[in-house]
Amino acid sequence: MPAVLPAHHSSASTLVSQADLDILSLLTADVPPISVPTGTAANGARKKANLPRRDTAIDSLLLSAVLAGAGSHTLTRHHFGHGMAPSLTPGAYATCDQSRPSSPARRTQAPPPVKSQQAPRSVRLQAEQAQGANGAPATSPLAESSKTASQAAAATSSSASVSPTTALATSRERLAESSAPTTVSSVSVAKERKRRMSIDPAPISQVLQVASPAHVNYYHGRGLVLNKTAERPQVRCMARTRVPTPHGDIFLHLYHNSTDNKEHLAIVTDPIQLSAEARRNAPKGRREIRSRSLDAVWREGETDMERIVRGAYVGRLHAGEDGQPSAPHTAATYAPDPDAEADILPMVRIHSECFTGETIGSMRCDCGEQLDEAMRRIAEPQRVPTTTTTSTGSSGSQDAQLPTPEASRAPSPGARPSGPLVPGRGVVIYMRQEGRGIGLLEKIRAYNLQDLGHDTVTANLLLGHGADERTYAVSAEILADLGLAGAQAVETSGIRLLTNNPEKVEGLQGEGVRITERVGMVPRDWQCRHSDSPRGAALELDDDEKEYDEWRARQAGVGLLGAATTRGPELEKYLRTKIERMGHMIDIPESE
Ligand SMILES: Nc1nc2c(ncn2[C@@H]2O[C@H](COP(=O)(O)OP(=O)(O)OP(=O)(O)O)[C@@H](O)[C@H]2O)c(=O)[nH]1
Repeated sequence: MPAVLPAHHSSASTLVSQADLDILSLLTADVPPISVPTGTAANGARKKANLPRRDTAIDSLLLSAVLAGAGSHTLTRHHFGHGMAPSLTPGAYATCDQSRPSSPARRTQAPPPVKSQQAPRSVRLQAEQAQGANGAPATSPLAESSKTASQAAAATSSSASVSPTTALATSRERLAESSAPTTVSSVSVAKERKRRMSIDPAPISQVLQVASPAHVNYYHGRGLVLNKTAERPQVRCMARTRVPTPHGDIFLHLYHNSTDNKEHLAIVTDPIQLSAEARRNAPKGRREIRSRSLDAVWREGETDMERIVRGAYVGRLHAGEDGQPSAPHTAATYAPDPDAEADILPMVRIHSECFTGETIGSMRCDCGEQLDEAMRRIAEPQRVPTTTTTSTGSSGSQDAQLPTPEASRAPSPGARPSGPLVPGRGVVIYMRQEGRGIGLLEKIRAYNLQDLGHDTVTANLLLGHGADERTYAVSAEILADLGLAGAQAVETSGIRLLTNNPEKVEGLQGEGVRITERVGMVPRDWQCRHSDSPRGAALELDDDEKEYDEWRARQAGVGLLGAATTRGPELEKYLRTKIERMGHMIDIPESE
């Protein structure tokens, strides 16, 4: 087969080395003649001979081929994420990397290269064969499981009367049997497991399901449409919960609304709700960012358990000693404190959903990074400005103090923050306005137009959409529900909006949100290159600097793929439950 090279690639001969050609010929060589299959199964099917896979001899070469692309854009950070390039950036994306590369300024020597702990494949194959010959048991339960599964498959394939479905079921049963820790039969273990998982305190579950049925959208669900004709959209926080993140614990709020049938989210960073220490460190009189609609009484006679399950509690939940949940039941207060000390204003970002950027790490946009950066900036401790009005208790006409649209295009001059350092607070409103409101399907089609050379705006227009179809009424109502905007705002001094987009500023102002300051967002990659930045003074970063910057970005959790390793006690518990309650086939590490 001829090698496929672009016709215009005139310098191909100078770029392709002998090693590349060797790999190419291995990949394209005819498959060596196959020896005649050794027999037929009882059902008449030809038994597959125990032939080596065509790629077994070259898998290391394939890896080399991937690695040979280092420096070109064909090697992405995701290859590092999968441990495919440990030798290029030692430890950089290795999944167990907890070490912090020293800052280039302090670095004295490069860390040692990461070495594989695994024996070469040929050695492992020999060992496996020897083990098989001795009849010795496989060492890992997984290996044992796969062996038994293949034995089961072999047994079923030799029986002409067994249907494929039965064969699969039998193989699964044997698989389960092989991984059962005791001698109890696999079937009874499976039944016992199922029975245990279905144990649920019936009275509580019945009450909760009636009180807030999860399958019904509050405004759009069956028979529950409320006031759809109202001019302003209505929003209601349906549930809230604490989530640990790389930037500290946040409270995730899920909203229903009367305008669209989407579940928008509010990611609230408010450390005073989580610990007494954070409350002590915060200025006196700081009020919690809480949802009014969630905290309201939803029905006469609602129970503590109902409120706890939907998240309408104050403080932090802990498991009680008797296994029952407990939470402080002090009522949430929204009243302004006349003695409130000067404080920072809540920082807010209105973020639009981007599946590609946030979930699969697309590098067509910086949406994943922006979401992460917004959460980081909101959570980081900040200094209280000393020369602007920051009292949370101040009052006055909102309209009189709205910045003009022109002013909103530039970062507010504000005051140089020189006051005390206080815990950050704020919210990311995560709007399900994928593709700037055109939806994922249309965004994917727009990408194809972009590949033809059109920019993002023209691609939208060619598809018959506006450049940006987002609206901000629902976001404004969510901010109002959280006490950060609207007539009932406790934060009458306004919010600081994290955005570079003037339409967002104007859109929110048009909905009555008071924006006192616009805080710009510089892409992380550009932060390094910015001439004001000490690190960016030299536009060309050397390798050490690049490695250090990449490490910093990963620690911050850039995007999701290729980001820092997820760890923590809650993850441990999650994994354990999968193993212990759901039969996941993975060993808990010995150190545990
Ligand atoms: N139509 C379209 N949408 C895109 C494209 N790339 C990203 N998006 C969407 O653009 C939106 C990103 O918006 P935001 O994160 O709110 O950012 P922004 O409007 O650029 O403004 P900032 O607040 O300054 O970040 C998300 O909904 C993405 O899905 C694209 O190429 N085409």
